[in-house]
Amino acid sequence: MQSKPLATIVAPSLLSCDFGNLGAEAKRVLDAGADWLHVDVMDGHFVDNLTLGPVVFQGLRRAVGQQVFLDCHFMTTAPVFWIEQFARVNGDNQGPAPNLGCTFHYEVFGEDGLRMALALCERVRALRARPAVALRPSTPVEAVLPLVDAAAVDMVLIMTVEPGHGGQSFMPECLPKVRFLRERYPLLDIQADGGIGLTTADAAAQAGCNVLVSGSAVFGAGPDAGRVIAGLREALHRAHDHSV
Ligand SMILES: O=C(CO)[C@@H](O)[C@H](O)COP(=O)(O)O
Repeated sequence: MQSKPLATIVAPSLLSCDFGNLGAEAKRVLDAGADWLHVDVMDGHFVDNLTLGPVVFQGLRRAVGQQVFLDCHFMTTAPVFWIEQFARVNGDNQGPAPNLGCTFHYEVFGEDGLRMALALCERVRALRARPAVALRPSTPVEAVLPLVDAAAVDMVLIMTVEPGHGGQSFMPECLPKVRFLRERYPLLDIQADGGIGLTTADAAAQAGCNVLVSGSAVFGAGPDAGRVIAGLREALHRAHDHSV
């Protein structure tokens, strides 16, 4: 017996927006129906790209206000350090639930990975944020099961492209990981990120994702962003409305 329905969430990735107008772009997709904003934090080491640090993130938070959930995906070799910095500038959240998501990559931790990941999740909760773990396409899904079983994370992000850049092609070969997780965890938030648009959303949603990140499909649609967001949400509803 399920105790709550699975949330269906569409999270535009700001990586594909016009960074010169970051606050306005963020507000534009929120007005167009986005549930969360996906913030790609890249350090030039874990991936060969560099995006924003705490200063720009603070500006984004001020632009959108404290109510909006900022789903930060830390593609960084030092997530412990950067998560502290981002949480520090996130501002005073008076709301009943966290307004900050902190997704780190399991791959950054070496031999003692599980212990370090558990400690980071505990710290994220102490910061009143929501911990999640991400996997590159080549990382086996089994790596994160102890974190889910321990309820250390609220979400698993299955990358459906190699992390680093927007506008890449969706990798359907990553979906067996989603199916495996959904069969095991009916109520876990499972996020897909990379190459998600109106032609690929059904595959990700049917495999079991209930959170879709989409960058170029949403921002590339210009004034039609709302139509794309609505289409992504419909794919989620088609897959999940009758499954819980
Ligand atoms: O994290 C990443 C890439 O590393 C993603 O968030 C992409 O930015 C999504 O962009 P599209 O693939 O949807 O264009």
